[in-house]
Amino acid sequence: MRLAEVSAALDRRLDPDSAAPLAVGFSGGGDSLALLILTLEWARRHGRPVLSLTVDHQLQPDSALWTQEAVRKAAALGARSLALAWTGPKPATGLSAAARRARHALLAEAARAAGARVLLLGHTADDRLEAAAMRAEGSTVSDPRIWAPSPVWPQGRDVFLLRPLLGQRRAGLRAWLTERGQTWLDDPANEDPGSTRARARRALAPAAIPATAPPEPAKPHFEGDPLGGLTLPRDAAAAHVAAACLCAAGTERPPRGERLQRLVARLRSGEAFTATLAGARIEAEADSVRFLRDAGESKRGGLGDLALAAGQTGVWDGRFEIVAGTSPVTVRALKGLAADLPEPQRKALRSVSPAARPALPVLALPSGEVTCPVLGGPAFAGDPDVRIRALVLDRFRAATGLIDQECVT
Ligand SMILES: Nc1ncnc2c1ncn2[C@@H]1O[C@H](COP(=O)(O)OP(=O)(O)OP(=O)(O)O)[C@@H](O)[C@H]1O
Repeated sequence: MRLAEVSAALDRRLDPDSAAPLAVGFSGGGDSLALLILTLEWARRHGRPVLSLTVDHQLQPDSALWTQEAVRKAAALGARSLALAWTGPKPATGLSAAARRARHALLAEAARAAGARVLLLGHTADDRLEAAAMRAEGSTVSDPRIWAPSPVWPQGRDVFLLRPLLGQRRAGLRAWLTERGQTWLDDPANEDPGSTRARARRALAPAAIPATAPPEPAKPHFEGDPLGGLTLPRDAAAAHVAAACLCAAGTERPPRGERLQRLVARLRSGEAFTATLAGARIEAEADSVRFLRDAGESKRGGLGDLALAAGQTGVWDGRFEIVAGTSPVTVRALKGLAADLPEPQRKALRSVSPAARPALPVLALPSGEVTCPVLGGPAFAGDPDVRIRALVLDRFRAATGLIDQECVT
């Protein structure tokens, strides 16, 4: 195993001076055991706590036992150790994708709740090779990246995934563990001869050299506004156009494939137009293109109300995080409520483009008082402790690689 490479990845991405815990996704398997041990060693050198998280997908009769064993092992190694369970209904089709999403959501939620900004995962060079082999068979699995924002939203807000073992071969990690007298569990799903993953795994030549890491994407040019809009140049890279649609719409799935290519081609053509895609409204002007929430989504069930109890935190429409104050608060779309706003906000609203207005967030107290704090002006007279944070801009920065380490200095 090339230990120096792993340490270099941890040094490059993690903040040695932070006091926040480092979260590790620990399945109990060999890859994530090696990851947990290496993370604990790095964290000890820098006086940082480690939180080990194990998800019980509740798909196998013995899963509770494996989870207990993993939790015990992580605690014995010196980590704070938690078990998380996927208790929701299990779909009849697409089970592995649903399990993956549930796992990412549980891990990100627990990491964030503990104050961790980074969640380490034990993907190896073999995972990259397997993903490449599966893509060659027609699968759409993506290439795991060394550093990426959590793929789940809004649970994954402010959480980044770090995969420092991507350059290591699985066999080397296991030999290293064996030398240290370590034992581990292996997920039987990986051995299921029928699964595409297992076929890809078996087909890997033992001596295959891991492909080099994908190049970092070029940095985007952009402007954001406090209302949740993003403006890019018309010749922005397709990946940045997709990220702008995703973040402005507050959804979890960016536009891809042909629909994205069509939008990019229209932008390159220089034509002035307005379009909607994947929950975003796109306004293309002479030199720039603006991305905002498509207010028409309310007709399709989007932009629904969010009711929060006193002190509760929630995310409305994937774009705004709200922390209720001393009383309950309901968050809803501005559509139809403009006349109820305080006078300074009604005035500020006049300079907002009419298409952007209906999808702005309005906070309502049980007393009937309403406010749209992103327009500035007064906080609630009845509850000054309520807080709102626009997520769009930070999410776009994270999605386009502008935040590439734990703390940006
Ligand atoms: N049950 C689990 N609990 C906690 N962490 C897990 C669990 N399963 C996987 N992980 C984490 O994810 C890493 C990758 O695991 P695995 O290869 O099984 O997932 P995957 O389905 O390929 O992941 P992804 O689809 O996210 O790329 C593990 O090394 C570990 O860090």
